[in-house]
Order: sequence, then structure tokens, then C-alpha cells
Amino acid sequence: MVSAWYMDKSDADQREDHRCNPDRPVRLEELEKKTGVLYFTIPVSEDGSSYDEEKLNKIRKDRGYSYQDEVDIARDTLPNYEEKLKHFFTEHIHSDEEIRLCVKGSGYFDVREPNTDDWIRIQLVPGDMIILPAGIYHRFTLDNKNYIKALRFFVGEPVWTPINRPADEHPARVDYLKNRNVKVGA
Ligand SMILES: CSCCC(=O)/C(O)=C/O
Ligand SMILES: [Fe+2]
Repeated sequence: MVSAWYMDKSDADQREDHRCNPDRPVRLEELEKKTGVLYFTIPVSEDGSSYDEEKLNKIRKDRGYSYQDEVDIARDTLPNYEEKLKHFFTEHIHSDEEIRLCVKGSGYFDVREPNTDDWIRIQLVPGDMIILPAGIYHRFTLDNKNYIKALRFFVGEPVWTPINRPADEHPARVDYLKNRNVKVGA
């Protein structure tokens, strides 16, 4: 089950959990309200090879996801592993939603709370599906187990290109803030 929390400000290893002391958990409803991030749970088999197709199909159909593939992120399975991990952890936006379903392993998506610019860390474990809205500042890191396998979805032909911060003038960012009722420069 996905969990989320405000991150501490420590510059310790990105793979640590970076919980505050005392902990500042973020409930799912709060996460959605503050950031627009959506969450679904999809039952997945122990080895990650099968999942609840019926539940997933409904989400695919409702949201128009026509593309699907799988990423296996480990040192010996992902080409240019170090370079890709560096890119994943560089703060960025996309012009479209970023949709991931964790089927094996685990990892962290960090998203910026748009009013305060604080980082919220979202932990993905098998069965967790998250949808990051277009235009949200975010990044991804493996945790200290160094492994995740995830399904990726997209509407139409996939565009994975990250747009690194600063991207405040990008239409997806402008729309994101408008949708969240965030006043720029206020
Ligand atoms: C768990 S998927 C790897 C991270 C990724 O694809 C991405 O775009 C992060 O922003
Ligand atoms: Fe991304």
C-alpha cells in the first residue's frame, strides 16, 4: 500500500527514506488534494508476472491509456543505469501524465507540493499505481534495495522527455498551477 510523507532537508543518501523527525505522513486524500497525484491499488502476483487485469483494464479504458510497456531498473538490466538514475533524480516535469504501476521491488517518487514547494516522498511497492499530473515537479529514485519493475502507460505514442526545472513558463506547468488554484508570485 502506497505511503507518503514530507521529506526532511538532510542531504543524506537519496535512497534513505528521508522521513522527518517527528514523522509528517501525508494521507492519500491529502496527497490528491494538494498535488493532484492519483493512486490506485492493483493486486499483483508474488513474482510480479501477473496482476488484476480486470481492474487495470477499467483504468486503461476510463483514462484512455493505449500504450503499455515495462521497465526493469537494476544495475544489470537497465542500459546506462547510472546515467538514467541521475536523470530520473533530476527535478523535472512532463507535458503529459506519468503513470506507473509497481509490480516488483520498490522505489520513491518525490513530488513538489505546489503551494510550499516542499518535497513529498511517495513510496511505491508492488500493487501501487500512481498517476502524476502533467506539469508537476518531481523526481524518482530507487531505495536501498536497488530494484524496481514497473509498468508504464501512456495515451497514444509515448513521450518520455523530461523538462528540467526551471520550467515555470511551460504550458503544462502553467496549466498544472491553474488546475491546482495556485497563484503564481503570490
Ligand atoms: C519507476 S519508473 C522510472 C522513473 C521514470 O520513468 C521517470 O520518468 C521518472 O520521472
Ligand atoms: Fe518523470
